Amino acid sequence: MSPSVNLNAAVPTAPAAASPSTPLLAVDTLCKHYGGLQVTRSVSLALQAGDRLALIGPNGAGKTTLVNQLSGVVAPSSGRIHLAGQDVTDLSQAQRVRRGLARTFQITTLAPTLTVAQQLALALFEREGLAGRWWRPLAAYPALAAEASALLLALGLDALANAPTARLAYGDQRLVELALALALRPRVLLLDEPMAGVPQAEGHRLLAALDRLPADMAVLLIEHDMGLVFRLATRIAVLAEGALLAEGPPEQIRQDPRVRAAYLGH
Ligand SMILES: Nc1ncnc2c1ncn2[C@@H]1O[C@H](COP(=O)(O)OP(=O)(O)OP(=O)(O)O)[C@@H](O)[C@H]1O
Repeated sequence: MSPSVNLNAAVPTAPAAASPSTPLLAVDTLCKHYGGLQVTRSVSLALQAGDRLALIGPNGAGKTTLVNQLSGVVAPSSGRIHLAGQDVTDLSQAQRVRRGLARTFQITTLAPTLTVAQQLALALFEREGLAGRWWRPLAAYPALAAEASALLLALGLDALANAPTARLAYGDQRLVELALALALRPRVLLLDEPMAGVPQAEGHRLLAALDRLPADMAVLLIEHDMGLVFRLATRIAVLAEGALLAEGPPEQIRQDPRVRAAYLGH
């Protein structure tokens, strides 16, 4: 990543909430069950601007299901979700994106034949409500073209702009996914295991980008890699069997005997 370009400048986030004390994301007693299986049990969380909250927990604890409810993939059974003070519980994924919530997925969701620049152009068109003009070159929109260039440069993807995504190393594909989410200018970014499956040798640009996400963005990160969790997180929330077992600063969570017993080990 070029030291002269930073993500704070390349990704201006959407305007902040009306009141600075209103959380950017507030989750209130969220519950989800599938028949008799309780997957989310009365989870409440709040994220402020600048928060880096890692959601950890054993396999099957309900992390992905929780994030799926936040992004609108899965409807909660009960409870409410607020984005910057607005109730979004009944809104679609696209409507939540327009209100400032973006996510990356655990599984690569890129179109393999499109180039990095084309994928980014589609995301920018979508954000600007220009999706019907996808056939026009991005160059027809100079401000968007400049934004795309700045984002690619800031992420260290500029040299790969014209490469089809299928030809990229896996770590770079995950970085493109992050670029697409950032192109939506989220206030709240949900990251589902961003480094999963990325070989160490391919991960440095992605890791640098995660370290340098815009300072005023609220980030919720699902991650199994405790090295990454303790590197990035300002707070950690631990899920066990669908319920919030503990939440707090990393050192407090590291010392929590219940967390050690449930997940971290010794
Ligand atoms: N659509 C569904 N129907 C029924 N059960 C489901 C459904 N989706 C998830 N579950 C169940 O909910 C539980 C939580 O799954 P989830 O994938 O959210 O856990 P997780 O913490 O993300 O796990 P991992 O760390 O392995 O990704 C599991 O028991 C899973 O089988």
